[in-house]
Amino acid sequence: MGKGKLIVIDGLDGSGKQTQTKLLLEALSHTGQPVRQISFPTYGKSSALIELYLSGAFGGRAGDVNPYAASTFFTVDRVASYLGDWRADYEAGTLIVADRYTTSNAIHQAAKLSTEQKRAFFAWLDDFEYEKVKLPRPDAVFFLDLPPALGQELMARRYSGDERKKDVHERDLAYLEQCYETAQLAARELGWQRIECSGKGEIKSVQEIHLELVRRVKEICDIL
Ligand SMILES: Cc1cn([C@H]2C[C@H](O)[C@@H](COP(=O)(O)OP(=O)(O)O)O2)c(=O)[nH]c1=O
Repeated sequence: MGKGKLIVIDGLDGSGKQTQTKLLLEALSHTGQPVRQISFPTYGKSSALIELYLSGAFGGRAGDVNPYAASTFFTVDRVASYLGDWRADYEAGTLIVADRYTTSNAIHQAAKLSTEQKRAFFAWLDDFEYEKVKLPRPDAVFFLDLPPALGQELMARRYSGDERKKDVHERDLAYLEQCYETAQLAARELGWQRIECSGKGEIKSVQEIHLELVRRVKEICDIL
């Protein structure tokens, strides 16, 4: 049985991942190739610890929870989803598009560490999630590059200005700046493809970003 492909779309909160993943799925679904979307966290039974962490039950700031510990909450959720949901499709050859994946730990958890510690964390994360836990390794990772100040604009629209709806990551702009810097390092060192989502201080249009994403996906899969 041939294995499918796994494409990951990641980025900061408010970078438009959900919209872009949906549009990419639509474009891919016209090709006749079996495709499906997955999203993390799953917010199902396996995400109980994630929900406690994000709601502030373990501390009101992201940094209150050790990055290695917090990462494992998300890894467990991914394993449950892989084994219980999409492994069969992946192994049967389906093209899977993931809205966030292990890459989100590289952005949001490594952000809590110094630069040298980030590099050690990336190596640990790669070994833990792909080699030890044996989650599938992505064929490509696309990082939607939108500075947090601009991402905040999109988030404000999503939450209609209600700060209480934000989780412990989203409500801390200084932490999101750290995430952004960490994502730049990860993109460079882990071979992610950066998709510029803004230019001259303005967010690019949804369609412009979509077309760029499709162009890059075409380069790695010959189905579009
Ligand atoms: C999937 C994943 C997410 N995260 C973080 C990124 C986000 O700040 C947060 C919640 O994910 P998010 O996709 O923003 O969920 P929501 O649907 O509630 O907007 O979890 C990690 O730290 N590690 C992970 O592996």
